[in-house]
Amino acid sequence: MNENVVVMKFGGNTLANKEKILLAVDLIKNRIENGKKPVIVASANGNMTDILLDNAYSLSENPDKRELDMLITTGERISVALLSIALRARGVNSVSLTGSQIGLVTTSQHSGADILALKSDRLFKEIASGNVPIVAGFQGIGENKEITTLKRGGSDVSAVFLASELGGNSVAMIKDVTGVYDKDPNKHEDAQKLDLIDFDVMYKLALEGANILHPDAVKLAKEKNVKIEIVYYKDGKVGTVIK
Ligand SMILES: Nc1ncnc2c1ncn2[C@@H]1O[C@H](COP(=O)(O)OP(=O)(O)O)[C@@H](O)[C@H]1O
Ligand SMILES: N[C@@H](CC(=O)OP(=O)(O)O)C(=O)O
Repeated sequence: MNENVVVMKFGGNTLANKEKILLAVDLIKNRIENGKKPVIVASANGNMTDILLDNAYSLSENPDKRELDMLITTGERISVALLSIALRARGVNSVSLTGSQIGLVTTSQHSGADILALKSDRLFKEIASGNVPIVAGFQGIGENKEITTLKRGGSDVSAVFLASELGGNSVAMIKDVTGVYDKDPNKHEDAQKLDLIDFDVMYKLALEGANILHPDAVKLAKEKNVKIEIVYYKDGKVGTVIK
């Protein structure tokens, strides 16, 4: 446990092109300059996961689940490698890592696995040696040593789990919206931003379709008492705190 560790999760919409990756670099550098030790969880760029799934279903009506997980975990792998390349070019020591490399052990179920444990000290070693770990969200390694994925949108769950294991007890969810609103602000002009909400209210909103956070991530955050901050990707401002 390290109080200075801060888990920052970048969603797919916040890493979708070069400009957005460079904004992510700025937010990460800013945390380091403030004495924090960021641990990054990244999702696949834009709708990459859907594109990969479409490719698979164009070849088979019923693709093998193991092969599907092998395929769709590559989306996150691209994101973490590109982000780490961008960081290293700007003077930040970073290392991209897959779910299996950090020992994120899950149930053996493909496409919908549950996280069981973080069974390796790789992340702690990287942090101690001064590297910013850039971890592929949404994926792990099953108890049977096969690559697994969580439910769709599961990078939020990866991030909350890592925050509870690594310390700091808070997670910054970097999003393409300025906070949680009472309804989707991209669909309703009169949506009102909520500055502070409790886990139960957020869980209900998420279940009702507010896809800004995965309901399982909110549930896990409540169980582990991990505070969630919704941070706008352009300016790094905290728009909503969930605790
Ligand atoms: N109540 C809400 N408050 C804020 N955003 C919402 C809400 N309901 C739906 N959204 C949508 O959630 C999106 C962010 O979630 P998502 O794209 O899944 O994030 P990420 O890819 O970062 O995990 C926003 O672009 C917004 O349109
Ligand atoms: N890329 C995965 C996992 C994920 O969590 O994505 P996002 O953080 O963009 O919701 C998906 O599309 O399901």
